Amino acid sequence: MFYQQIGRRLGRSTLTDASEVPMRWRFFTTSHGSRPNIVNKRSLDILQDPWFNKGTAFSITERDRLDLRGLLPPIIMTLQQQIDRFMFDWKKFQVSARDGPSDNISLAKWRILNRLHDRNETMYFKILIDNIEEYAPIVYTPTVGLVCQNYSGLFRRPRGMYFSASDRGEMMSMVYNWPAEQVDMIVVTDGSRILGLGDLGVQGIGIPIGKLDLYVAAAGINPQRVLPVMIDVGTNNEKLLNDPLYLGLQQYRLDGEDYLAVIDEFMDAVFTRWPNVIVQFEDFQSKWAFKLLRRYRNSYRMFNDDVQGTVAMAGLLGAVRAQGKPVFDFPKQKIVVAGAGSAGLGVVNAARRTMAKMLGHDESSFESAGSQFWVVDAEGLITDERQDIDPDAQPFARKVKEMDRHGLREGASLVEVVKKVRPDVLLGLSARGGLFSTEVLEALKDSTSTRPAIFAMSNPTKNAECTPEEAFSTVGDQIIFASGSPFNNVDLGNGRIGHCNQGNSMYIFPGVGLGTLLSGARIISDGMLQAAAECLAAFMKEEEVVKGIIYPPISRIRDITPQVAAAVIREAISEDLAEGRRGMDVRELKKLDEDGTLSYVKKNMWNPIYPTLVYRDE
Ligand SMILES: NC(=O)C1=CN([C@@H]2O[C@H](COP(=O)(O)OP(=O)(O)OC[C@H]3O[C@@H](n4cnc5c(N)ncnc54)[C@H](O)[C@@H]3O)[C@@H](O)[C@H]2O)C=CC1
Ligand SMILES: CC(=O)C(=O)O
Ligand SMILES: [Mg+2]
Repeated sequence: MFYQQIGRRLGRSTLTDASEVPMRWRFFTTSHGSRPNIVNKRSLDILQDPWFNKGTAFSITERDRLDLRGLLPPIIMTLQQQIDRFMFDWKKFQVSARDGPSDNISLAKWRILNRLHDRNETMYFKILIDNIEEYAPIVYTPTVGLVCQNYSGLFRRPRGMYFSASDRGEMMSMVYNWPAEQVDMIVVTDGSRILGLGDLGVQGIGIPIGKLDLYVAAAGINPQRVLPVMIDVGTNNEKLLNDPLYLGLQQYRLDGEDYLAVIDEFMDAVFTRWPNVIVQFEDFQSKWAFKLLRRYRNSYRMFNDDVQGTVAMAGLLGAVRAQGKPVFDFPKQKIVVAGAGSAGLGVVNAARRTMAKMLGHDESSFESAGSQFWVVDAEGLITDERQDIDPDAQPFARKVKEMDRHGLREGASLVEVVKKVRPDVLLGLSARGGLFSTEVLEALKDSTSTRPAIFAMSNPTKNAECTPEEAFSTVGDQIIFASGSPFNNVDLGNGRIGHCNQGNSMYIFPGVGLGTLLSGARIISDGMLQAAAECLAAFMKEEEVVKGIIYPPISRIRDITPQVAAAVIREAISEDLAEGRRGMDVRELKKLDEDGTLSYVKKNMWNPIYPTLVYRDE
């Protein structure tokens, strides 16, 4: 009877036994209503076993029975939906591969690396470390952005944990589904602002995975002790809400107290299981980024490198030196910032603090430092006339009366601001590709600086405010240029090179994590982040800086990161935040001089070497 039904669906009336049933239907006939398989595995072991793995098709009861809750994206799919997802990705790849755009080459490279990551972590990280210049743009920006945009299609084997709005009340037990007894580093996102690509919902998991790859490659954090986390509170991205193949919760984002309750529960769960863990918040939309930082930073070991302005700070100091001035001239720099989201405001906050420190560290220094910044957002120059101003932008709103004297007003356009201010630095954290148009760059030619600096910091590549070619060809050969995603240097002719620096937080966060871990600091202070930024700035030699090289090449990331970590440790000690850790209590830590601190750091970095394995029958 059953085979006859299938026969009818296949348009044949004579199908009578199982041998005639095509494979895809046989699966259905044998599994439907039959006895369950006994498995002697649970948790990740089952996901890694191709015989038993069903991926996103595990039901909620199975996920609970087999300790799988949190190890998969929240959606439950049927086999057919899984096949549709696979086929969609397959066809898209086929079509694009024929057309040959470079995006697909980088995605294909990502797939190859990802499969290696799933098979053999030691080999994966050895390859990544030894070829970081070639592979960082694949596992990190820009390709990671493309990976997140296509994640529902690319997803194969899960990596990391997923906590969703439907897991409220369950997180404390779910966290024990993660197999590692010790976790040192968590990178968490809620997917609400992935690079400059906006709300990508659950697909944002690619970012914590990519950042943690750099923690291992640059800082030597043990890959068995890192945990990428996605907190899925829904998405406001209409395309994803209507996409039948999307892997996340198809509901609008939680907001207000409901949202905070989920994040609170997550923080409570992970710090209960791993009290010494460090949590890096990543790519949270500006609406929540500062609020969450303020909420947790005094009670948990956490930070948010996106909004604490460190990497740009290091570049700003480098730019002063490249202009041939002493670094203490930094408080005289006129800085126009395009973008008043958490990244832009994070930079102006950090830069203002640094200027104030150089000027004397008192309230009046802080006040006067504020007048070095002009912040422009989508509505133009921010002044005290702005209606409903974001409280975090308020301290940087220019006084309209003062602006009048410069011929500027509330909402003045970026080009007007650049024309009137004639800044030393034009910094873009707007997520708007091409924002530094020819007109804006032309205006920068009148900068009062002999070497104006252009920071096109938005990621990924297509979101950069301008390309280095545009900057050098319009403003002139003498400029300093940095971008968030990698670009090639520019050939200026006659053997001269226009250096394109990569100004990316990857030079900071791995060292902050490693330094915090090895110092056992209770919390992560502004001073520790400032120490990291100053260490990065000082890393560059005078002869490099005069050539316009203000950030190291990525090939040196594993040299610079231990130094950043050592600077973080020493600052944690000086602020009395260090509590030491197993094998190095705080008294011993305090006895180390600079070199001793650096060798302590290096000794504690994981290296990709195969360990000898021994089997023991318990
Ligand atoms: N290079 C690096 O290490 C880092 C780069 N970023 C990048 O910074 C960018 C911004 O991040 P968030 O602040 O979180 O984003 P956001 O979306 O919160 O802020 C964007 C800001 O740009 C402004 N904006 C939009 N259009 C504009 C226009 N036409 N003119 C002037 N301003 C305009 C918006 O009003 C808003 O203030 C992202 O692309 C991100 O990838 C973030 C952190 C580190
Ligand atoms: C680099 C980075 O963290 C960002 O673009 O958000
Ligand atoms: Mg980020």
